[in-house]
Parts: sequence; C-alpha cells; structure tokens
Amino acid sequence: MIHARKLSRNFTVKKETIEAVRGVDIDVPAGQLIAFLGPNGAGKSTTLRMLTTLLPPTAGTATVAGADIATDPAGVRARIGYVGQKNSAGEDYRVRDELVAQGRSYGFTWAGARRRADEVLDRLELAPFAKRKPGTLSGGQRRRLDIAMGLVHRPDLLFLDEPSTGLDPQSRADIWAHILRLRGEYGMTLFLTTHYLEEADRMAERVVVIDHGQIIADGTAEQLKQDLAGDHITVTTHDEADAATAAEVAARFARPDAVSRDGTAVRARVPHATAALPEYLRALDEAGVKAATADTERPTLDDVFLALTGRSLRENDTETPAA
Ligand SMILES: Nc1ncnc2c1ncn2[C@@H]1O[C@H](COP(=O)(O)OP(=O)(O)OP(=O)(O)O)[C@@H](O)[C@H]1O
Repeated sequence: MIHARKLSRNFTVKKETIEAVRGVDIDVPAGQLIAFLGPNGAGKSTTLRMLTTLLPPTAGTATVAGADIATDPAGVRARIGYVGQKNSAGEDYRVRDELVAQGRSYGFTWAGARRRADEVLDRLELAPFAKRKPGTLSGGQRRRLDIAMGLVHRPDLLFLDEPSTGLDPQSRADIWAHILRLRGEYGMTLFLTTHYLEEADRMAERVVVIDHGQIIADGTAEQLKQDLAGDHITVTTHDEADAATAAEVAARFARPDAVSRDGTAVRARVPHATAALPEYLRALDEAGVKAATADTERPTLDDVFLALTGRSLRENDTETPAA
C-alpha cells in the first residue's frame, strides 16, 4: 500500500538547511495499522505530507495506494484520506453540507455525495449533529467530523496525524473505538502519528520510530520492547551495603550498564524478568543478601526510545496520557 525509498525533505530557513526527513524507506502492506512515533520535530508530519502529496520530496520516491506521489499525485489523492492536525471542515456550512461538499470535490454526483455524507454521518455517529455548524461541536465530535471528511470517498488508506491529541481521555477512547470499528468494516490501511505511546502500544500492529528525520526502529511493539528495552527487575534490600552486593550480583544476570542502584533499590534490565527473578533471588540468598521487596516490570515504548536514543519521548509530552 505504501512503498517509499530514500524519501527526503529539506527546508531552507534564512540560508540554513534543515534536513527534516533523511532517506526514509518504508513498506506498508494493505490492511496494516501502523503508528509512526517520534518526538516533536522528528519529521513525522513532513513524511506524512510527502506521502499524501501535500509536499514534494527533495529526493526519493514513493508509491502510495498504487500511484506515484511525483508523477500521479491526483491518483494518490483519489485513493487516500488524510486527516491533518487542523480541522478539515470549514465553519460556514452545516455538518452534512460540509460532507456533501467534500464528496462533490471528489467528483461524486449530488445524489452520490449526499449518500456518502449520510453513510459517514451514520458510521461516526454524527447523524444527530448533521444540521449543526462545525464550530458548535465538542472537541471529540469535531474530531469525528474530521475523520468523516477523510472517509467520504471511501479511501483504501487513511492517514491520521495525531487523531486523539488535545482530547480528554474519554473522547480519546471514543475516537479509537471508531477508528478500530471503521478499520474492521472497511478493511482500510491506517497510518497514524501519535504522541501517546500507550495508544500506539495497544492499538497498532506495527510501530515505526523516527528521530532526526530517520527511522530508528520498526516492528511490533512487543518485538521492539523485547529486543531493545527488555524487562526490569527491581529489588530493595534492608541497607545500602546489601544493595551494593545485590547490584554486583545483578551484573551476572544483566549487562553491567543495565544495572542501576538508588539507595537500597537495585534495578536491572533483563530479557525475561519472570525467568530471571527467581534465579536472581537464589543468587542473592547465596550471597547472604535478603531482599525486602522484589518486583518485575514490562518495558514501555518509552523505554524503547530511551534505549535507542538516550532520551525519553515523554520529555515532549505536555499532557498525561490515559492509563
Ligand atoms: N515549512 C517548514 N519550513 C521550515 N522548517 C520546517 C517546515 N516544516 C517542518 N520544518 C522543520 O522540519 C523538522 C521536522 O518537522 P515535522 O513537523 O515533520 O516534525 P514532527 O515530527 O511532525 O513534529 P510534531 O510532533 O511537533 O508535529 C522540524 O525541525 C521542523 O521545524
């Protein structure tokens, strides 16, 4: 559905060149739900804008939904939907009329556009608001309208740039329920960016991480966590001397740089915590150290990012994601 090779985009600002996207290669098969993650300024929107033909690449090639972004941008646009960060519906018309106008802009007849408008109103549970102006909708309803606008022409592939940003947790869950239902009904390919790592972790089949314009990780959330972050074991002891011994013992189970100590707490990164913990506790016993508490923790996608870059993706977050 998407095949991009060495996709790159530079911007020149005051004679300075910004390499926003640097040689992105990506292949997305039909039907996949893929989350594109990265900190602010990593190049997510720029990549999306190139794939959706809103921005020409400086170098590289891509075919999207079977059409070449450079030689057949109209073909790409006819087959994809794009829901950007900004509202896509205007303020002048009523909700249904906005959707009908969108259908007309894709070449549907008036009757066809009205049929499509009613279908997406129904699918996104917006029918009760059909006669309202977009400006009177709540944040979540407005976001559903944006998605409806992107779906009027029944695209095979839908790009969503931060579909849930700025919404309260309940509206976010609601948007996701709609996205997943639409995907089930239409069998669409979904390519989305999000700042919410938990959402990417739970919802996406594939996670691609971009940083400084380059893809630095690509796989299922589970693979990335297992390969790049590993589980964590945390053991606390009764005094700091024991903790120092416990840290030395931990270094036998984990790489030395994957062991840290804070007072009486020792934390170690290991491939499989549930298997390593009993062995570790036995080894502590042999070393004459009694653990006060022992805990295991699965890694998060933020741990993956931290392992890859030494930075946390959360440093950019301004909102607290829902649990
Ligand atoms: N029109 C532009 N002119 C100049 N620089 C730009 C332009 N658009 C993007 N950039 C720069 O390119 C880099 C990548 O920006 P981009 O918007 O793709 O990042 P992003 O990962 O989508 O970030 P965010 O999460 O904040 O939306 C940034 O350094 C940004 O400042």
